[in-house]
Amino acid sequence: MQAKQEKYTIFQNINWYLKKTSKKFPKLKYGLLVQGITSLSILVATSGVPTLIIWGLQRSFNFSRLSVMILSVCIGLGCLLWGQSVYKTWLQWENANFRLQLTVDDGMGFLISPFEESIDTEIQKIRVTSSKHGYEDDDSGVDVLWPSFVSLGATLVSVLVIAVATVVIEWWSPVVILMFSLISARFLIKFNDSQRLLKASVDGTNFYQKYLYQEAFKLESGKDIRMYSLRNQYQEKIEAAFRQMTETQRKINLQKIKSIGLICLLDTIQLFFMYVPLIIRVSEHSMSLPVFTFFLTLLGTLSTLVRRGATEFSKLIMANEDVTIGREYLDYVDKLQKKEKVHAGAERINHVNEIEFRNVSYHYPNDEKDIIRDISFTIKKDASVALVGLNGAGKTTLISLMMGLLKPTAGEILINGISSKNINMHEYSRLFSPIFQSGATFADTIEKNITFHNKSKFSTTDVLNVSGLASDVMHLKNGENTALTQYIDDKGISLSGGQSQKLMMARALYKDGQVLILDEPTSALDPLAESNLYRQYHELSRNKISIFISHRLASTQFADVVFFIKNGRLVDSGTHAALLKSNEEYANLYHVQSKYYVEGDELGNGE
Ligand SMILES: Nc1ncnc2c1ncn2[C@@H]1O[C@H](COP(=O)(O)OP(=O)(O)OP(=O)(O)O)[C@@H](O)[C@H]1O
Repeated sequence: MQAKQEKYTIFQNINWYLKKTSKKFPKLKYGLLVQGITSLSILVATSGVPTLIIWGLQRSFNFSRLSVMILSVCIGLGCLLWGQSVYKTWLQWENANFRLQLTVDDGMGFLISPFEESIDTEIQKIRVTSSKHGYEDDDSGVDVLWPSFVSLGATLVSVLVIAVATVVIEWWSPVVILMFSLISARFLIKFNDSQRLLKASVDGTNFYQKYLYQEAFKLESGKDIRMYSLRNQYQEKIEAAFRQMTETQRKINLQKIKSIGLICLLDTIQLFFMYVPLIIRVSEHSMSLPVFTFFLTLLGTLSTLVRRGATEFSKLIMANEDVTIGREYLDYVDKLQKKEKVHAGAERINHVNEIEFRNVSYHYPNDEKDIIRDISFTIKKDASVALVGLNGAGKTTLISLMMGLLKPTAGEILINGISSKNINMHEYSRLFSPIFQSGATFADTIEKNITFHNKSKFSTTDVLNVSGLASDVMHLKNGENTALTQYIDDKGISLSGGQSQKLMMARALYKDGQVLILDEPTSALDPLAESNLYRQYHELSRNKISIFISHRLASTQFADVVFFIKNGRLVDSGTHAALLKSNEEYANLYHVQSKYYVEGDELGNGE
């Protein structure tokens, strides 16, 4: 992702907006034209009516004819105003739909971005900040950009027309209005800058607040929060964030009040300088009453329009800043989508004959320390590998690299001799059937949690049988169609830890990937289920490469080869029996663990 945020001009952002809306919301582009025409028509009608009345009265016009004329103009004006309001409402509605579309794109960005980015806090912060400024709220960013551009454009056209018309009659007053408006606009821009800084100062708090609500309040955290008395701490954190937000809002409001006061003062001075010369001219009879009325109406309108223009301009500048921040993540999503299309044509692999790690190193984003260090190995077809090492040695990281969830920061991973960089990522992930340490259950039926609507050579009954979940599912009233979790379906069920692990296994078996990856698959299984898994292991991994992580070293005897990982390095490899003989550290680990079973047995025998 780009390190430094791009600065976009208003026209660049408007261009981006029109391009983005051109497919799904094409009519939005007519906004400027429609509003320009209606504003001008309304302007002509509103300034025409009072003049028409004075003019008619002075000429002793036939009363009924004059009434009909004025009534017609008023009805026309009413229709125009109604049409303009309807159009404005429609514009806002379409624009809001577009804004919501961007939030969908944002979500899509999360789904298509590499896994690494979902654990990269820097990118997640950018995502939250982008959405907050650019497209999440209904009074900033994209919600304001186009409507205020349209409104400003229409206002400027009207201002120009009135300015020309009034300057012809008398130059002083319109020049006074324009001059004061420029001062107001300059002031508003400065005010916007400080508002923007104030808003940006709570970006970090906003991110933290999001974390508190989304992550810390997950169902899984509920038990710890209660059992470890975290309530007060959380309450303090939430209140501190809330205090900072309200304090900033207070400062923003205070600034607004001050700025409104200053603008009112400028308006008062402007009115004085604008009207006094006119009144003097009328009293000296150098200006006729209809011209005075016409001129006064126009000046009033000009003053209102210029003030509106200045407000729209300041809104536009703010919206432009916000959209620029919003685009930081949205542009990135666009790049991801383009990359996906390009990658669709990359190399495809149907059978995995060999997986090679060539001098692979890896460090996590935002952490320079290498977790995997210069690892090289080759795994051939049908091989079964056990990964062994202490907590934090790097086993899960290693298999995440193998599955393409993480990308090596140095070195290369090759499948059948082809660099993983050149393989279509979608196809690549189809090669692997992982059973994660804590896999996700989705709010859907048991069947969908296994199949995900995909086809397989196995049936769900097959895989439920092999994974050992079949008898539990059989006892449910709706069997495989029972919903998991109560998020969506009140009648949904929750699985125990071991049942979840069996479900993950059923899911992996159904997918029938070429490489079976088991990350501590027996940690939550009861002894019977664990023994069942070991019994079936050869059957499960037949014709596949299988990688097995387990802290129960006795299980490594099922593997053709054991990789012993220490501090991110592959320090030794061989069969379980060979390592027991040749590697003292490995042998120690095995004996420390097996000792308890032996001692326990002896204790049991002695009793
Ligand atoms: N998202 C992350 N960001 C930064 N560091 C991480 C991240 N995930 C893991 N690590 C670090 O990487 C190291 C290796 O973690 P990994 O999960 O690969 O170890 P492991 O061998 O599977 O451990 P265990 O046996 O406990 O499951 C740990 O020191 C951990 O702190």
